[in-house]
Amino acid sequence: MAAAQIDGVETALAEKLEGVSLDEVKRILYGRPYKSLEFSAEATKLAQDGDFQLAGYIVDAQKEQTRAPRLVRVAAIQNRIHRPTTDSVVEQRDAIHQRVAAMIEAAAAAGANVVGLQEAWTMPFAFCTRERLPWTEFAESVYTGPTTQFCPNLLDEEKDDVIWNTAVVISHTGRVIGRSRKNHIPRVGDFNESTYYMESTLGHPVFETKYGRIGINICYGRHHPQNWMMYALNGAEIIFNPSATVGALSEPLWGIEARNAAIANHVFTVGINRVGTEVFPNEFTSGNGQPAHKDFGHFYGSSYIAAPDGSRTPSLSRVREGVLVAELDLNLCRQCKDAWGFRMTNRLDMYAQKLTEVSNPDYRPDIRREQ
Ligand SMILES: NC(=O)NCCC(=O)O
Repeated sequence: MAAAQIDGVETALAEKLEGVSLDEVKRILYGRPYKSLEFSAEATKLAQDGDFQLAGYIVDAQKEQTRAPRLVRVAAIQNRIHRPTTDSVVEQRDAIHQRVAAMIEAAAAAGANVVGLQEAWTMPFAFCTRERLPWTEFAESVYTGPTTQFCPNLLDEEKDDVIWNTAVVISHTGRVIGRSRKNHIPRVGDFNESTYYMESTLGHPVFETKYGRIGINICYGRHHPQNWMMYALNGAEIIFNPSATVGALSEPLWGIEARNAAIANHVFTVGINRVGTEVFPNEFTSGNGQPAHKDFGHFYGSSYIAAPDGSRTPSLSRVREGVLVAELDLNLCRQCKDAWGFRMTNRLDMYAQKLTEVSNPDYRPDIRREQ
């Protein structure tokens, strides 16, 4: 039987602490406190009727003399699957489309300008099974598939029948601006994704939108600091990290990696993880000597947004679906760049030369020993 899940760190802290102690613990863990966003009655009702969490924060910046604030409302949506994995592919996908449509509507009613969804959000995360069918049938064309007709981020089946893990960026005009693919494919635990799709050939594209420049670092790419860095060097101001990851593997890392990337690269980062436990029809093993099983473990949600000054929002729930909305002042990116200067001091030329040497298979690590 699956272990009981707590709702989250914030809920647990609020149950045990109060007053100044609670405020101080939150400040130490999350940085400066944010004001809450006031939601319209419509947004609140949509969340209540739909039984999903709606949380919102204001991440402001210092007022400047020559530049107006660049305010943008970003939403992160975490969802679970809505039909058993034994239902047909179309039934499963349609049920998620319907659910996420209601959540996007709530985000829009909360004033969101940009909405980000989780990795492979239209399907169960079936890559643990190593089975081809029916799971590969969830792959769709970026430009003509049923999900792009509906909205972004899916598996992308392209010419030559190569499958990629793709996020699609759709502008406020409703047109596809472009796509970004997963650069780093996991080979850890039950994440047998290399069985299903290939490493990106697109590099680190950044998308100029009406609401800021956006990059997408898909899931396992968050463990690679240079992946975040390349999106930032290409001009991203907000980097989304659509993910699917489980508690036993990565939960202690989750709050650190996207947040550190925000600090190191003077950008906002948006970590989005699916929620719930997904059970598959056939047993699979994890290659670790443990008994065969039918579920992947608990996807712990906990989506959050981190700011370049190191502060971050509280997480969404570990167990409920939710919409997180944050009003960001993008001027904070420039302010942190000016204050900390990581871009000025990062010595890229030195690392470029060294990385070229290290990427040679004959490279020998530069370790000095006592003679
Ligand atoms: N979806 C995915 O890449 N998961 C890998 C596990 C992790 O990075 O936490």
